[in-house]
Amino acid sequence: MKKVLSIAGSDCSGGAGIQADLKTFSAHGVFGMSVIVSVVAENTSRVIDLQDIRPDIIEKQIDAVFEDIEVDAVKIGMLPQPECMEAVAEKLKQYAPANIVIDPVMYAKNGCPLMNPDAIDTLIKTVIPIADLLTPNIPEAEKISSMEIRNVEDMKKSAMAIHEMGCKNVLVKGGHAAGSALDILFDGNEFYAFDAQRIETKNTHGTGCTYSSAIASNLALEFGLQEAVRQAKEYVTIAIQHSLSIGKGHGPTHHFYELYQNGLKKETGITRQ
Ligand SMILES: Nc1ncnc2c1ncn2[C@@H]1O[C@H](COP(=O)(O)OP(=O)(O)OP(=O)(O)O)[C@@H](O)[C@H]1O
Ligand SMILES: Cc1ncc(COP(=O)(O)O)c(N)n1
Repeated sequence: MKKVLSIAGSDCSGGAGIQADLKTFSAHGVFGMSVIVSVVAENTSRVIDLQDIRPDIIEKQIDAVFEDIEVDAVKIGMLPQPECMEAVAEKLKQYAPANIVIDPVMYAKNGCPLMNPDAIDTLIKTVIPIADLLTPNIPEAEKISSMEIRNVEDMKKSAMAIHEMGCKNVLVKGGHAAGSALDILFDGNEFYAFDAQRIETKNTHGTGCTYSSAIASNLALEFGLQEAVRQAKEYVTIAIQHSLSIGKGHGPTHHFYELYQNGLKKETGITRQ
């Protein structure tokens, strides 16, 4: 079984963060592991508070995984503070795993900050250069590349500027744009578009976490980058299409829709959503 590690924050309401990552890994048939960098008291409507994990404990969690287990891909999500970013980047340089996918999480869906805005320089200098793939949404790409994104041409310009910062590939996600849900991948040479019809729903809590974890799973399963993104886009679109009206705010996506349709339902006879 391929083994994939998530380094991210914990979302106690289960739709985003480590919880979304582990569900996504499981839906892809890879073995999921987690290094928690922050415990976030959040739900579908708001972030109440958070407690960051001490950098030395983050380092020891990473040591615990890598000294024992071969890791086929790493997904990195929320990194709240510069110290946390430095700890993660140093350890990943030490262990040098393949397939590092980084979702540079800055805000929760409801607008609450999950990254200290003063940490942007450390993100750029320390974290971005270790990424095989960076997956910013439009507001994140704007902050990182210090430019406004108004159209697809701007998404491409921003992707090029971010690529210059040292990551191997950049996927600028269009979830926050108007029109279709168009994402642009830049590999340093070519642009590739991944498009899907926009689904009218407010239940998009954890879409970014789910997408980046699906890409990391597909890379661990040895798909090439474009195919890994193509399949992940399909997966996240189906997860949003069948998203769950759980909670009072932005509900979660359905990580197991296809599995429940094709697998569990047949074996157990239980009809699920
Ligand atoms: N309403 C929607 N319909 C279809 N696809 C969507 C929708 N919203 C987002 N997506 C897609 O979901 C994936 C995640 O993108 P998004 O821009 O939402 O990430 P994110 O902003 O990091 O997530 P979040 O806003 O939850 O932090 C992308 O492929 C995006 O195009
Ligand atoms: C712990 C944690 N990590 C990340 C996100 C952002 O979620 P997303 O961008 O996928 O909606 C979140 N709300 N909570």
